[in-house]
Amino acid sequence: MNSTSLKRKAVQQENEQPSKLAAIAETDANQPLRPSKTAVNKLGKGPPPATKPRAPVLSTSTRRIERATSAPPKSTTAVVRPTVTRPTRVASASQQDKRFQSLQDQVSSIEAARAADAARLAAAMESERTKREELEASHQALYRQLAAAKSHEDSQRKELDIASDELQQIRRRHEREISELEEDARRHQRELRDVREELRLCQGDLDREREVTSNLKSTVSLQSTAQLSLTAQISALQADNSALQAELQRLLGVKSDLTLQIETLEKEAENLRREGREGESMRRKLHNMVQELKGNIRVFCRVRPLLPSDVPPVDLCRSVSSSAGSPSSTPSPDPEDEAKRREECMARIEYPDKMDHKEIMLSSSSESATGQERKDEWGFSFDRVFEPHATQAEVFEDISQLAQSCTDGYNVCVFAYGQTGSGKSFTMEGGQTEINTGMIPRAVEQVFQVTDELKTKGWEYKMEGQFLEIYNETINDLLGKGEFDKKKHDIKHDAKTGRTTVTDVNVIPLSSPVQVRALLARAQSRRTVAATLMNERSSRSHSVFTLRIYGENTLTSEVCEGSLNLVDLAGSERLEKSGAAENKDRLKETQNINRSLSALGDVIAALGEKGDGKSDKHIPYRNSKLTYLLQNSLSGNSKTLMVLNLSPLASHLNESLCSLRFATKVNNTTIGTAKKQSKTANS
Ligand SMILES: Nc1ncnc2c1ncn2[C@@H]1O[C@H](COP(=O)(O)OP(=O)(O)OP(=O)(O)O)[C@@H](O)[C@H]1O
Repeated sequence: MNSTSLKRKAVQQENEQPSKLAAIAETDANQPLRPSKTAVNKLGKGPPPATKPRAPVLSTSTRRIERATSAPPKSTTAVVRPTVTRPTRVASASQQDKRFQSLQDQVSSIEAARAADAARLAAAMESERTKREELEASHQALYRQLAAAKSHEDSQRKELDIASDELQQIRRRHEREISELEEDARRHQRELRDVREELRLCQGDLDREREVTSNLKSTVSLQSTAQLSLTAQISALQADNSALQAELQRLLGVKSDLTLQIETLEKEAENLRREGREGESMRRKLHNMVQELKGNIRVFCRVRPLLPSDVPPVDLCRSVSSSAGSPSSTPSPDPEDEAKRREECMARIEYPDKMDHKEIMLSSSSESATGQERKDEWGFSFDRVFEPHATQAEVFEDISQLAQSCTDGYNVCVFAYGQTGSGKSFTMEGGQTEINTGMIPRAVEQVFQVTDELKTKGWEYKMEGQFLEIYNETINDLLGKGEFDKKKHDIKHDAKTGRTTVTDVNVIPLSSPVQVRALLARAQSRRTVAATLMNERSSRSHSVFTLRIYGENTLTSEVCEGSLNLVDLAGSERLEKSGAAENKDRLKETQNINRSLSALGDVIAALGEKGDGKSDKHIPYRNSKLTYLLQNSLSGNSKTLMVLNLSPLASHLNESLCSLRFATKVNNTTIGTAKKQSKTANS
């Protein structure tokens, strides 16, 4: 029960107490004076009423009689009452008197009892009143005690609350402390577990260490034995060491000598490098001197390999052999037969000079009119002869020296001469693969490479290119637009600068070999190509690629200007061989080609005569567009290389001999000394 309910009960008791007492008082005052059981019971604990009959067990009538005899009736009412008794019962008047007497006795006893009860009641009421007063007094005292107890209880409750709060706080603190302690305990347990684990591991380690130690001990004992022998060895080695120390000292002395030598050698190497640089310029001078001594017109001869298309098909051979009597059968790819057929196709060409590769020998055998076998031999000598297996790179190796000359300020002219299908275009422009790259792209690449290298020596170069074609004595710009150039182009020579220009042609500044390759491909597709019997893709025009180089040395103020002309001449075959006689256009083409080629021969011959001392000799440059265009590159001031291309076929032997004779004529010509076109910028 809480404090509030306790309070409430106290107040209730307080209020109820006086009302109960009042009720008792009220009840007593209004109580009829009857000898009732209830009244006695309500008064409480007094003794049982004396008036109540507590007679021995008798019949009712007996008791009534006893009372009626002991005392007369006190009231008249009671006396009157027998007179009203019905007449039927008069017969027994004595009985009735007795009965009346008993009744009177009873009434008197009742009244006596009532009087005794009233006296007792008054006494009881008095005592009750006294008791009530006492109770009230005690109630008041109790009430005061209760109030005091209540205030005491309140203060105690407050104290209890405070104590309870404190207790709560203490409990919480204790709970916290307990949880902390528990946590500590858990941590300690964990630590303990860890320590135990560590201990276990340490124990394991210790066991192992013990084992190792015991092993080591046994090893040590073994080592001790070994040590003894090692000690002996050490003393031997120490002896060696002291010998080596002495050797080291000696070597250190040698080293310092060598260091001195190295320094001297480095100085010498530096001197050599300087001399190398000087040697480079000397080499260039000597290179040009060699070129000059070789003569400024040189001839290379190159024989192309036999092509599969050169060998007649098997059927043709079979038909030839079947005409000789053998039955026709399906062709068999017999390698021996193939080799034989190839040999039959080939002209007899030999290369006697295995050292310098300068000679070529052609031969043929025929039957004379008298039936004797006649063997003809023709030997020729050139600056270099390339056999069929020679690669493009090998051919270029010798040409590269010339290509380099143009960066030194020379006019260089390389032209490929030969009959149709002899390999001129292949030599100059090249085939499809990288390995077959021709002279023109290789020369251009080299020029770019050399100009790049010369940058370190102060040279800066500008390059430009043009690509022309001379077809039927008309100039066509291969770098122009459209299928065929309709413009009329004139060739102009500047006597002062020695520069040749062609009007209205595209001169493209060149910046990289890649760009030049793209230009060449463009030009190639525009070349006039027509079919002849000699070559299914026969070039019927001369093509001239010109690379001009302008160089300036920023360190020495030297300037130079050179040009590289790479000419792919049209086929040199005769009319009847080319099959052009039946075709008017082809005829005209062939005539023009031959005219220009013989004009080239005439120019070279005239230059040769001039070189031989006939200084007033007229050089017929104007006889063809080709010679006129190449005037400055063929004159005595320039370096010229003719690459004679030969077909290996026996059927082309006569054409080959014609070409070889023409080339020999050129080779025997001396056309003066090449001149470098260089000067200082100010001059
Ligand atoms: N050295 C070589 N190695 C391999 N194939 C070659 C070689 N020389 C020429 N050929 C091949 O021979 C064929 C004819 O060569 P090319 O077209 O160069 O002759 P050409 O003399 O230029 O003829 P044209 O005067 O008609 O232009 C080509 O298929 C070419 O690839």
